[in-house]
Amino acid sequence: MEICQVRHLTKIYGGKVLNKALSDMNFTIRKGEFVGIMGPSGSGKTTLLNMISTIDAPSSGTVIINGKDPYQLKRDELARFRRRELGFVFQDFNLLDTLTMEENIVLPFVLDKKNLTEIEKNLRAVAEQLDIVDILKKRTYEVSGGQLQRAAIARAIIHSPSLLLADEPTGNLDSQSARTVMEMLASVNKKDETTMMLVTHDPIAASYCHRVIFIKDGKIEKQIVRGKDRQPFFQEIIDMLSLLGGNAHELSSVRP
Ligand SMILES: Nc1ncnc2c1ncn2[C@@H]1O[C@H](COP(=O)(O)OP(=O)(O)OP(=O)(O)O)[C@@H](O)[C@H]1O
Repeated sequence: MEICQVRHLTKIYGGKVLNKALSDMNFTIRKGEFVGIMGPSGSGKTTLLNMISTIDAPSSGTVIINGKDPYQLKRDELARFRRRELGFVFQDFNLLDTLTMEENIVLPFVLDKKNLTEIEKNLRAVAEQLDIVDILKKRTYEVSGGQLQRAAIARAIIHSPSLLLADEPTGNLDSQSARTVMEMLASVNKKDETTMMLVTHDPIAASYCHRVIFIKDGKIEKQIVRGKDRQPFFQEIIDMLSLLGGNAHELSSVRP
């Protein structure tokens, strides 16, 4: 089953000079897949993420998520679609400082007017899954970056979205916390069959994906698929980044 279909996706930004940030892009993400998007700075990763996360409309082409074209929906339908079908994980966590971890996590559910028993049941399940039961009553300034990101993942999956979108989720973390966060994402993907798309510059994070799509100048340059082991996949990613004009030499001391 296809969860995300990108068809002939093109984005041209206006201004004095027209800028074609995405050019006739096509790919599909199937249910339960964990797909990484990589590419040099300015290649169109954020633009692509914005189209799929329904933040910015394409100039032409379509994005179909779970069988629906979000850009055909009315405003209130789109807000509901975003809340129900999508989950978001960001580099800077996007948790509210005035709320506790558990209040942050259940917020999308409360907005969707779910009943209290269902909220509590789901909260318990995701908190155990992400190993954050002990910090649920704490606020953002009382916990570590890794714990904040695990709470953000809990918030992103509590409503079982069709597609989880992660934008540089390890960007603000030390290497050990980054690894833990990626292991948690991979385990959520495996256990719940949550379909995931990860945009990242981090080759270690990308090595947890099943498949990585490399983009350059708004077009797909290549896709690589992981075999059984992560180590050779990590090496393939590094090689591909260096071919694309990435910064492999800076990463030569990095080990997955
Ligand atoms: N709002 C905008 N208006 C005009 N041009 C834009 C806008 N947003 C992005 N661009 C241009 O579109 C192209 C793709 O940008 P985008 O931000 O999608 O790249 P990226 O791969 O996410 O880069 P980075 O890795 O540095 O975040 C770039 O040439 C950029 O300058």
